[in-house]
Amino acid sequence: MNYFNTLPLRVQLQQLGKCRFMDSAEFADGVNKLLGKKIVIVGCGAQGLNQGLNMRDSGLDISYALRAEAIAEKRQSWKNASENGFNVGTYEDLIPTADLVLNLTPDKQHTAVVKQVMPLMKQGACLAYSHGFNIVEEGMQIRDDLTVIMVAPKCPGSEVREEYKRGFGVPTLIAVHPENDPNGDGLEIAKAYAAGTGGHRAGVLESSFIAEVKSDLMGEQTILCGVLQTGSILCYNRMIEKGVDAGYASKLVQHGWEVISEGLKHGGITNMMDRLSNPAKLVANSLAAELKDIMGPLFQKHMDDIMSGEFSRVMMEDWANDDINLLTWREQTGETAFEKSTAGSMDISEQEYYDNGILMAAFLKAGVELAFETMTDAGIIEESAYYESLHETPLIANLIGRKKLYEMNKVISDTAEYGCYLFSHAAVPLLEDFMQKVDTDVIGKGLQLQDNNVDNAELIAVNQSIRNHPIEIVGRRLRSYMTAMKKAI
Ligand SMILES: NC(=O)C1=CN([C@@H]2O[C@H](COP(=O)(O)OP(=O)(O)OC[C@H]3O[C@@H](n4cnc5c(N)ncnc54)[C@H](OP(=O)(O)O)[C@@H]3O)[C@@H](O)[C@H]2O)C=CC1
Ligand SMILES: CC[C@](O)(C(C)=O)C(=O)O
Ligand SMILES: [Mg+2]
Ligand SMILES: [Mg+2]
Repeated sequence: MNYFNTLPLRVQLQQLGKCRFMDSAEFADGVNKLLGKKIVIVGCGAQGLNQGLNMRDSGLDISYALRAEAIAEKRQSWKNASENGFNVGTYEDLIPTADLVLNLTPDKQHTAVVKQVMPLMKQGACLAYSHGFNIVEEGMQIRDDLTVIMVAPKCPGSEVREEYKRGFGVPTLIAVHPENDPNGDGLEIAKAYAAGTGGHRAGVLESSFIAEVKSDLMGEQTILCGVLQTGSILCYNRMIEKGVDAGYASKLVQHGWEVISEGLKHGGITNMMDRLSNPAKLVANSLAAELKDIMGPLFQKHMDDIMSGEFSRVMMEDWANDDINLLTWREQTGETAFEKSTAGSMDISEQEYYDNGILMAAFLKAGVELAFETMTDAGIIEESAYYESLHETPLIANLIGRKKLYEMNKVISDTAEYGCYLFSHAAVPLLEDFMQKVDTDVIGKGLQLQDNNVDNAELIAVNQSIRNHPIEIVGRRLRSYMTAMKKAI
């Protein structure tokens, strides 16, 4: 049963709005609360392996409980754990002595995994998630004596590790399930767990299972994965129709997202748009406005379906139907012209990605702003909406840079992959007429103007509207905290 839908509106609103940016002083105890405790991670995939590596490097005692078949068949999860020198065992071997069990298996498996793990857990232990779908959307009931917490990195697993190795971390949401905090120390455990992953160095939001689930689903379906997939397919196809060299088009799209969104990472939408020439900025701004008009209702539909539980109901139907939609969409994505293309060996300078990728900058601006606006309209707090849109976009773009859409969809969770396909299957046809009007001046070849003259008044008005968008205001503040914390290390 959908837990969120069982709550009175008053509690729904209070939980959705729960979001407090924690002070770094609150992490002064680091991992102490978990030192000497037995931590067992169930599953050794994208999050499981990388969180475990970080936590072990932070001095914690980590082992992996895998299903017996995975051990017997020496599956990838077994290789991940044992080749990295971790102790690996079955649930029966490891769960009964665990103080903290991290359930880092795919969301689809959570009910089955928790039903197997829970009876083995010792009295008073703690169960942790990195995404609250099982609790919020499936209403999983956890034994009364167990504490239930969430530590959700706002980032793919691979980057959780990379940032830690750089001496930093990734922004993280932590929460305690209000139904399961029997000893009143859930928050202390979650803080120590977040410190173990390095998340406290980048910024931690004390939030709720509900706010995490509703915002995470929205971010991944729309800007983070859905818009990047949609934009990749459309931009590549249009360049081919317009006679742009296929190798160039492939490279521009594959690497353009990460290069252009690097501008977002450093200085938000303002900086990304400032990297364009003045005439290109005005063009990108008006393309973004058109994209927002066209895609706005689709963003709202995704948010509404996530809030009502319709999205999770339909996805769970697919789970029960052997993932037929997920697998069909995955195969179709592999067959798209962009995915089958090969990037050319030509050099494309950083500036050229901006100059010839004006439409990609417009997709990023439209997608980030729409995701932020739609989430905050639905009651998600601005800080959380910022992490789920602008902050995480460059991290996902890096995955496309590595191995196109395949890599992105492999590294993200199955839940995110399903939502990404759902969005892009609706968005690609929706943007068909818009794409017919765009030419190589905005994607592929650049404006190629003789001079960069613009009207001052128009430029000032556009600059002001970009800089004063609420995501830019909260973004400037959050990025300043991150810089401050980085220096403190
Ligand atoms: N992917 C990401 O970057 C992010 C994920 N999350 C959340 O983290 C959690 C883990 O996701 P993710 O890391 O993507 O998961 P993965 O798909 O990478 O997890 C694979 C692991 O789960 C195990 N597993 C699969 N099915 C079962 C099962 N039925 N019983 C027991 N173990 C099973 C696999 O073992 P085996 O070898 O036995 O198949 C493998 O070890 C999810 O809640 C997700 O929403 C949160 C933020 C980002
Ligand atoms: C963006 C997708 C994600 O939510 C994530 C990497 O944060 C996921 O579920 O994989
Ligand atoms: Mg996420
Ligand atoms: Mg997710």
